[in-house]
Amino acid sequence: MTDSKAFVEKTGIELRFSDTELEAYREHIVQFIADLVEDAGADGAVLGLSGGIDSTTIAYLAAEALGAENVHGLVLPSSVNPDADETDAEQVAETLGIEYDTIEIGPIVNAFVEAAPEHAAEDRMALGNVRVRTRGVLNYFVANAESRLVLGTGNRSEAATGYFTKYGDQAVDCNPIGNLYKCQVRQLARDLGVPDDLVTRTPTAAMWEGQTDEEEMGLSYDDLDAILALHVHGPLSKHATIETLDVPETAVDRVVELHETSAHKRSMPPAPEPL
Ligand SMILES: Nc1ncnc2c1ncn2[C@@H]1O[C@H](COP(=O)(O)OP(=O)(O)OC[C@H]2O[C@@H]([n+]3cccc(C(=O)O)c3)[C@H](O)[C@@H]2O)[C@@H](O)[C@H]1O
Ligand SMILES: Nc1ncnc2c1ncn2[C@@H]1O[C@H](COP(=O)(O)OP(=O)(O)OP(=O)(O)O)[C@@H](O)[C@H]1O
Ligand SMILES: [Mg+2]
Repeated sequence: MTDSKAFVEKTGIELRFSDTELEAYREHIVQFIADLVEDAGADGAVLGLSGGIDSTTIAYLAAEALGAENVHGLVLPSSVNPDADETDAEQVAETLGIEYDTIEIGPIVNAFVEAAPEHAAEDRMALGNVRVRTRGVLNYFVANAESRLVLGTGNRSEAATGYFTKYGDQAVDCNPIGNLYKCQVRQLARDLGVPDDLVTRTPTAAMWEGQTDEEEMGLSYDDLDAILALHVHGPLSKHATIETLDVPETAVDRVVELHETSAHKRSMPPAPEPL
């Protein structure tokens, strides 16, 4: 892929934030979280803490917006999560001084497997989605009980490709970084002071052992973000996108396919028109 300067020169599209834009976005998102919680009359927020870059960034933003005492983190590991992720998630909460609970979701997931063994045992995607949705149920259990809102951690790259579990990690009350591509989330995280090892960590949905986002999608986030910005959300044709980014045609086709087949995840469930 071309470097970011060449990218801007060729297209006029700026994917990476300038320092001024970064500060503006940071303030804008912090204010968004503060306003949303206040307008809802809620007593703060809850979020799932994975040790990954998205939830870590949201934790930092929420602590800034609401005060650490009004943020409740849930660390929800299962057997397929590396132990290091759990430790990192807890460390994020401790660094920020936010309340957190660590709850093993294995027994809950096992109850689903026992209830429907013919489906869950072999299908790693279906089972992975149960893990993700189980976390959503726990987030809302705590949010209901403590009059809090659930903060989502979805970013623009995931939303555009449907790279999330329907009614799982997307079952939230807001998406503060929902308009940022993954590369922009990394920029914001650095600006917030997130430790470098978390900023550069390989993104994973951790739905099964060894899963990584980039391997599953068949694309690097750098290419994905650029193809989205230029072609799917931007004005460039497929041909111009391939030329500008020096990516294979299959990469552009893949992103377009992911975008089109996931449209149902970005809208309310449809109903027939009234007669
Ligand atoms: N055209 C259509 N109109 C309406 N609904 C449609 C539909 N096609 C499928 N569906 C429904 O959608 C379901 C499939 O969607 P879903 O259940 O989400 O499952 P699916 O999209 O198959 O899998 C979730 C994907 O998101 C990734 N993920 C999940 C969670 C977290 C992260 C992460 O980055 O951390 C990534 C995961 O690795 C996987 O690639 C179908 O079972 C069906 O019920
Ligand atoms: N083990 C976990 N405990 C608590 N929440 C989790 C866990 N795993 C995932 N989640 C929640 O699901 C969200 C979606 O996962 P996703 O992998 O997209 O984000 P991330 O882990 O924060 O960052 P990355 O994409 O870089 O791995 C997380 O941000 C987090 O809120
Ligand atoms: Mg993750």
